[in-house]
Amino acid sequence: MLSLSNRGIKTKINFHWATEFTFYCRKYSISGGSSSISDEDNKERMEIKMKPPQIYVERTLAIIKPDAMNKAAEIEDIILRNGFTILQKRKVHLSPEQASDFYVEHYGKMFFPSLVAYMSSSPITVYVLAKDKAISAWRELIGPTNPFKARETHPGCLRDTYGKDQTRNAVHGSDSFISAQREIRFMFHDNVIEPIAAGQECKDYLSGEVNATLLKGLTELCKKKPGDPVTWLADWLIDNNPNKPSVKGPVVVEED
Ligand SMILES: Nc1ncnc2c1ncn2[C@@H]1O[C@H](COP(=O)(O)OP(=O)(O)OP(=O)(O)O)[C@@H](O)[C@H]1O
Repeated sequence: MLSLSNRGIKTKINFHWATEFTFYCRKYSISGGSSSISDEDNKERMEIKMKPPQIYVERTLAIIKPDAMNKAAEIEDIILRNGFTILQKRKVHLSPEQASDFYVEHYGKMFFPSLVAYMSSSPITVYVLAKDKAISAWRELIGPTNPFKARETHPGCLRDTYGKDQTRNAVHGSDSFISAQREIRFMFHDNVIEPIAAGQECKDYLSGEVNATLLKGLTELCKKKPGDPVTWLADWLIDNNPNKPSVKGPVVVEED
């Protein structure tokens, strides 16, 4: 009798830019018996399941509220230093109706009228920010709703630094993926989220045309660790572009 026991070993290799691929390898120990291992066993033994690589980009809506507009440049600097990309930016002055619609989930609460009055009192700046796990990362950076509480529990967060009170708390951040979608559409009517964030067509295009080359480039980048990784990778991609013409050398222009 031949008995196989298996132990699942999961090795995760994380690449920069939130690109990851996961190998599941199975390790077998063979005990007793002398019969030969069947093809089926062999196949199972050699099995390597590989998840296709994925690139995650999450977006969130950020607002610099009226009380912090005089610190907008400073806050924008903090946004960038924390690794967010600013995809879109607008300065808007909400009407009371627009402010009510934006905060409709709080309709009926005691603070609703003062919130609406405050948010429509003067211009605000709205941003679409992108980053891996952008929604939670931005919420973490802004801190709790109440700046006084923020001061105690999250010292140094944006609401601690720039907030004045529970209503005038300097900044806003979407609290979930659904809210982010709604709020981005609310502030940027031309924003198309689906094909970029989650469209199957986009995933197929990336896995068919881009990922294999990009992953090879990232692997080389990790080996070489150049001082300017972005320029190095750009040059590598140009040199290793599978679509580049095979005819090299200067272009000959035929004269009439
Ligand atoms: N108890 C309160 N008193 C006064 N204003 C409040 C109170 N609670 C919330 N607010 C105001 O309403 C906004 C929305 O409240 P919410 O509970 O959604 O907090 P939040 O998600 O931390 O803030 P935001 O939605 O602005 O990011 C707060 O940012 C604040 O300006």
